[in-house]
Amino acid sequence: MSDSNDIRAQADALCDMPLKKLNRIIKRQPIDLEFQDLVYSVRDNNAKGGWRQLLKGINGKFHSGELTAILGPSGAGKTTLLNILAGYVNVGVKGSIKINSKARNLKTFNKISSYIMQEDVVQPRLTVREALLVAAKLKLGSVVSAADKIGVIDEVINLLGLQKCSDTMSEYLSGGQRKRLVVALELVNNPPIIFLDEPTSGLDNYAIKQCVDLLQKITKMGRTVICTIHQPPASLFQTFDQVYVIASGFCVYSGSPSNLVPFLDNSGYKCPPTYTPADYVIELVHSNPQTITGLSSNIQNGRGDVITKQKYLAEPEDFTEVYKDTTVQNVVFPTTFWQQFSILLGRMLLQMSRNKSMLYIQFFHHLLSGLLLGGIYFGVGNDASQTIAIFKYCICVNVFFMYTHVMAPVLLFPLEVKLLRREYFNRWYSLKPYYLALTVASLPIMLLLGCMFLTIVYFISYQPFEGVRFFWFCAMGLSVAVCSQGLGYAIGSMFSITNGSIVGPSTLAPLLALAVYGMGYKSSIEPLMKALMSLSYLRYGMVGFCEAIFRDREPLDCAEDEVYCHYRIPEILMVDMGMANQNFHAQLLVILGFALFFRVFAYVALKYRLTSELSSKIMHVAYKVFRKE
Ligand SMILES: Nc1ncnc2c1ncn2[C@@H]1O[C@H](COP(=O)(O)OP(=O)(O)OP(=O)(O)O)[C@@H](O)[C@H]1O
Repeated sequence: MSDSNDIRAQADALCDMPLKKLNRIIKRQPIDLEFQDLVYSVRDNNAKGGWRQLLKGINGKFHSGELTAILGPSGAGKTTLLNILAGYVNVGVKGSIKINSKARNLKTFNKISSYIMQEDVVQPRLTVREALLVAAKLKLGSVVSAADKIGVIDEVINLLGLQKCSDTMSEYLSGGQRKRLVVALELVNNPPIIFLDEPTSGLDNYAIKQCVDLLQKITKMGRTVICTIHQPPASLFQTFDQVYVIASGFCVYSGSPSNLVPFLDNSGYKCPPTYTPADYVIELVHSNPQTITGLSSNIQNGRGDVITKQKYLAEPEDFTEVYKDTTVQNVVFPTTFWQQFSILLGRMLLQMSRNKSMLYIQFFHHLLSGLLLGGIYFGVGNDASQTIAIFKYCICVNVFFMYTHVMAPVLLFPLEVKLLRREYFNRWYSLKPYYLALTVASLPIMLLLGCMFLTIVYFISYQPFEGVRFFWFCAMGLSVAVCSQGLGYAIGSMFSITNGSIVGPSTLAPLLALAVYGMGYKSSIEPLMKALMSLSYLRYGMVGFCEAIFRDREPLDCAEDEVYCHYRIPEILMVDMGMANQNFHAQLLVILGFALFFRVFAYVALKYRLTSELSSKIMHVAYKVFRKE
């Protein structure tokens, strides 16, 4: 209730507010977007020829200074069309897309357009103002002074009616506020063309009106705003400048909202007075698919606009002007690699420090696990009758680092990928500095808590008071942690949380089995198994921990009443466990090699996941290769 009052109050304030131009923001050229004979096909084994056309030769023109709504029944192809127009999907697309009558140059277009996807995820532990500041730093670069960046943020906050929640953490924003924040984040660099996929989904009618009013305001500053919308409320339908209706991949109407009813009338379909035109056309094409062909041919599949008024605020200029814009000209990103790295690292560390529950959970997990493990193996360190127990203790320490650091990114990273997708596609930063910042940001907590755990288990279990031995024991533990985290990121980059939570443990189980395979069988391990074992980084961890604890040890203490202490000399155990003559430093180096491999693999997987063009291209090539075979 209070939330809806809040929305209402903000909306009233917004209506009273004079329309502000984003005066401090770099001026951009107006953009007209035109597409002709757009066909998009996807692989479908059930379809004729093995391909299914999702868009069937559609045409259209969206103007600057106009708010265009793409309407249609569910599954009509609205998101598909928006993905293609925004440049998010390119492979499998035929036809032409023009910007101000010139063929679209995707690289330049990506720099000047913004795509707000349906998932309106935001950085949870930043206030609205902080989130905007990060966006401004990344998107405006050092060309714009710090004072002007603050000015831009204030203007955007006012424009989008976010004043009252400007100091609220993003995770506590209402659905409508979150959507406005996502729009605000993309507005800071004043993109001349903005795509929004279902910006009104999940909002009540009042919030939808507020959202559409906002889009109108943005549009009237000369931008081209194109959004998909499921079924606009009757009161809002007329507020769009242009509606573009698609059904089953065909365009069945393109033009001003007021002309939809006469168009349907002329095509032989009378809109009953009890219906809104949008509801009627959607129901018509849904209930009677034959109408699609007739309507589509009457509108020439989008070629014949039915527009009564054309009210551009600014005449679109030649697209070559856009290249003269200093922020676009030959600049890949407005900020350098290291600027991006430091801004992103700062954002990650700030959010981590605010995630108190996560910090407490991690702290107590390490503390309690250390006390438990230390307690189980209390005082075994120099006891010759407990050499096997010390060996099991090494396995436990290895397993602790493996599970702790693999499973956390497997479960958490997929959420981060959703956030990353929008920012990366809208060219806030490149993936390399992001990935480096991600790696560096996780290190302090990992190293600190890892050392705490290792100290507890080392000393409670009475391992030798030798600085060098303790150092190598810690080095091995932290290396296994870094390596496991890399594996976790690799899995988290490739799979959703659901799939990752299955893939993670199913990857770890064989790795663990291979790590301990053959222990107690001396040299009787088959060559194939030896080769497989060499693929398990945990095996190197196992050997490394045993080496750190057992190598160059004085004979262990044997109880006076003990007649024979078989493993008094730990090297005998190492021989029995198939770990004789191993080099500790070699184990450490191999683990670090695995860590590097997993990190690079995770980076490539992430790039593949984020770049739909790259993934589609690979799928296309793979399909062609297999088809030939
Ligand atoms: N990559 C793909 N492979 C196969 N089919 C796809 C692919 N992408 C989309 N489709 C199919 O294309 C059709 C159009 O999908 P799209 O998401 O564009 O619909 P939409 O109009 O946005 O629907 P909604 O309003 O429900 O979001 C759907 O039937 C969908 O299943």
